[in-house]
Amino acid sequence: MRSLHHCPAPAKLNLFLHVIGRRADGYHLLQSVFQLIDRADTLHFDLRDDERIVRTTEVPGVPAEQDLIVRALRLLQAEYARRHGRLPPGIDVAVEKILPMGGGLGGGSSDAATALMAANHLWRAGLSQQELMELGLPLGADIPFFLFGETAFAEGVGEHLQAVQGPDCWYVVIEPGVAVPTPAIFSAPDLTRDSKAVIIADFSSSLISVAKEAGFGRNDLQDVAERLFPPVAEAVAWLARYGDARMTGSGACVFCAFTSEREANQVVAEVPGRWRAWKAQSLPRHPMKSLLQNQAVIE
Ligand SMILES: C[C@@](CO)(OP(=O)(O)O)[C@H](O)COP(=O)(O)OP(=O)(O)OC[C@H]1O[C@@H](n2ccc(N)nc2=O)[C@H](O)[C@@H]1O
Ligand SMILES: Nc1ncnc2c1ncn2[C@@H]1O[C@H](COP(=O)(O)OP(=O)(O)O)[C@@H](O)[C@H]1O
Repeated sequence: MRSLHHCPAPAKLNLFLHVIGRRADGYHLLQSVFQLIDRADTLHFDLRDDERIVRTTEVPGVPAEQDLIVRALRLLQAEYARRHGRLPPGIDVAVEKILPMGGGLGGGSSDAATALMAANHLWRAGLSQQELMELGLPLGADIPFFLFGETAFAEGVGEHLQAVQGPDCWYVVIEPGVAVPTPAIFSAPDLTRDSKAVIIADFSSSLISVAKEAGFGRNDLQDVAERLFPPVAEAVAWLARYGDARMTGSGACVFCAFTSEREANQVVAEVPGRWRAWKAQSLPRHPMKSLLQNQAVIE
């Protein structure tokens, strides 16, 4: 088996995101529910005859050497070499990107997680899910979640994950047209850093009945993002006419949940032309898991 084509790297939404403290190294301690949705980048992998990791497509603004996909594959290649005493073959990777960067949708982290799952399979490297999560964490706090691959209550900086039942619904997502750099949000002096820690029982019932009702909690990063990036505030204000509109992650994207696809379609049709907007359905499980199990992506 030399190729895995059409591998999805789905986006995530943070249904809520609370900042409850800070680690000694300055990283912020979070509590969040991560939800996968069915809007995705698409990756293609082909084994090479040499040992190089080569990105074969351009990603505007992201040189190949900095791409989380390339960095993740090199980490796994080195780990393989440590375990087996030789390097596995190199990989050509092609990326079709549709997820906006600096969107809070975790696109780069999801690309990296899909690459780790695909390469672990192609190389028969044999790392467990937990081992892949530990390998990916230093590259990005969202990577462990994508490898975990189920709706999750996340704690720490995102590395402590517990599966929860997410809502079965449709989301309308607005891209406000700005890229929000995560460091700018976390370094803001006025960021809320002392939200009270919650326990799962506090929010599980409101998640199950979410739909158009107000969801649980809030996004503590939103006030700062709205202040620094006014288009975020405008998109939240517009979408809030239809329900509980929130920002995901450190922004910039804004979302609102709906019970039916029809409602979501209606709202997307009304979004002002200055913003890109789309609907997406909640995904209970990462699509790579069943694809790899059924070997449906193998060509
Ligand atoms: C906020 C979240 C929520 O899902 O997502 P995104 O908006 O990126 O999707 C993540 O925790 C984003 O984590 P991660 O993707 O690792 O953040 P990076 O861009 O590497 O972090 C940039 C900088 O933000 C600060 N940072 C980041 C995460 C965190 N929990 N505390 C922090 O203080 C650190 O100073 C770090 O150097
Ligand atoms: N494959 C990749 N796709 C997107 N961004 C990447 C990738 N590799 C590295 N990056 C870097 O990560 C940054 C954050 O991108 P992304 O994960 O898409 O947004 P967010 O963390 O806001 O959800 C980008 O601005 C880019 O510099």
